[in-house]
Amino acid sequence: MKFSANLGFLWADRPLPDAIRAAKAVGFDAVECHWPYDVPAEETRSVLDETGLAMLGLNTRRGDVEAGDNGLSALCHRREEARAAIDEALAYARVTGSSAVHVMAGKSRGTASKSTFVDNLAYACEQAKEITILIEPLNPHNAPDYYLNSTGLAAEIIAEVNAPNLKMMFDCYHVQIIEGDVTRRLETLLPIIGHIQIASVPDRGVPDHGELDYSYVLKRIHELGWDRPIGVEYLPDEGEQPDMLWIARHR
Ligand SMILES: O=C(O)C(=O)[C@@H](O)CO
Ligand SMILES: [Mg+2]
Repeated sequence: MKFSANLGFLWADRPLPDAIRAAKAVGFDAVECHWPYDVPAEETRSVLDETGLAMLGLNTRRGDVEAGDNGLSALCHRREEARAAIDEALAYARVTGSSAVHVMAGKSRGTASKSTFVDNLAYACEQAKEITILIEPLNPHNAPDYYLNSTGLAAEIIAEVNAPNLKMMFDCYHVQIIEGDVTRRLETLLPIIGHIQIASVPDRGVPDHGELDYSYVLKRIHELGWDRPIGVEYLPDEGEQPDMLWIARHR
């Protein structure tokens, strides 16, 4: 199996270019990030070229995080901001050669709607047919009130938008907390999954302990024919290096 370092969590204390180099130094096959916008896209691109690593994904901005925003694209009265965030993310992805953009929905709080999310996703898909647009169900402990809160809703939205480049980010950590039945859901949703991420449950640590047995889950993913890198998106203890022995055992 191949693995992608999620630099939103791994080496998150370093500037993005250094984090990319660190991921290369320990042997990751690719990288992905959350919000890279502090670093000019050209600079990120040149470190990706230097290391030979591909950037698999980045997120749209969340809006006013201090005011509680966690994404914009499902929010009825934030259409312009949502589209500006999508445009910005797509532009960054184009310069860096990133294959996917995760469009963040935002919180419900009575102001989110499926039709708004569908419209904004259709817009994103149309703007960049060469880029995969991802939507990710998030669990209510880490993302309270997040609009996209189940794989069922994500599947409905993907069907409604009906664009070949709209897919689900299947984060095993979130799915286990939200609804469980992880391997069966992977099997049935596989045609609409664009990226898979992992972390232990419930502590979001190294994926070698907790409720989910990743030796089994990764074996099933492999048997299903998945050959793209799996996103390693866990929160390391301070100063902790990723457990590359664990990764080597699952290659
Ligand atoms: O929280 C996660 O899980 C993610 O993958 C992020 O992209 C959302 O912030
Ligand atoms: Mg995730």
